[in-house]
Amino acid sequence: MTTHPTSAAPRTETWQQRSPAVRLRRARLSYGPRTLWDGLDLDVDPGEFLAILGPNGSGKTSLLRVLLGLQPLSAGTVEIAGAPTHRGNSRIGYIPQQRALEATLTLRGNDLVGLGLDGHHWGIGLRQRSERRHRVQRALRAVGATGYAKTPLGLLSGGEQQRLRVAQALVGDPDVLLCDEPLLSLDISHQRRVSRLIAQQAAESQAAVLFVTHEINPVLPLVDRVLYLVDGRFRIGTPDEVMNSATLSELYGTDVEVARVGGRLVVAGTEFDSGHEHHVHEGEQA
Ligand SMILES: Nc1ncnc2c1ncn2[C@@H]1O[C@H](COP(=O)(O)OP(=O)(O)OP(=O)(O)O)[C@@H](O)[C@H]1O
Repeated sequence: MTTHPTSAAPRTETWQQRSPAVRLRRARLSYGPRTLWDGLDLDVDPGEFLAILGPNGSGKTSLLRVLLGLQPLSAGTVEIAGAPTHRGNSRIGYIPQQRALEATLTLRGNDLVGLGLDGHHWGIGLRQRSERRHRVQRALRAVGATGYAKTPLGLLSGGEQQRLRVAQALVGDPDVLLCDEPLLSLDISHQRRVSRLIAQQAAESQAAVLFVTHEINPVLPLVDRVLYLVDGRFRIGTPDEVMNSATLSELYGTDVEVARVGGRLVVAGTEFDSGHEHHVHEGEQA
């Protein structure tokens, strides 16, 4: 291991100077004969917001599972903050795809959020316990969940549960934030609140955000680059470079029209089902 002359500098400064937050090289993922993606070279910098788009089954969630160390690559390498990734990586905050929690679940919100700190090294002294409590409270406040933090999770609505998952992902101050359609089931005001929180985490803590979504418009102003996966092919670039008729037509292998309407993207192509369109939702504000 290299020794650094500025050993007093925070740990994060050291790796951020050296490495991207996420690095994939010649990455391939196949399940049996089916290859989801191949030759994927991707660096995501600290503080960068990357949207991951693509139709159902194109391998977006699988990519997050690779980064989480839950799914080995078929070829190539993956690093998080300059080191090979592994299960239970405390540098990663993860907001999973929305699933309703068991109606009988008696765990409470503040316990769920506290679990987000369990991969971290906490002492058992009073001061550490109080710091831990303070962090959990702060995360609950940030998502507006203080009022129901002591209610059993099984009694909460899908949107309330989702806000707690966001707090759980943020509480450990992660270097990489993996978000799998985190806005589903949230109303417009909480979509905005959660998007803002995620962007804030990227800006203040220099966390890299990888944000899987079918709906780019709610996050379009926050997005630095897009990774668009379709049927084994992909494109990486700024929203303007990727989200245009020529690029998406080539990627889908069929005519796709992309238009900007009032600052939002509308994507229309004959092969799309509704899940693949970046719809303009009524009542959504810019
Ligand atoms: N462990 C596995 N073994 C075999 N096939 C798998 C496995 N995990 C996922 N798949 C398949 O790989 C494909 C990609 O799945 P993935 O969940 O990554 O897609 P996605 O792009 O996130 O889709 P969606 O938009 O529907 O969430 C799917 O066809 C899925 O059935």
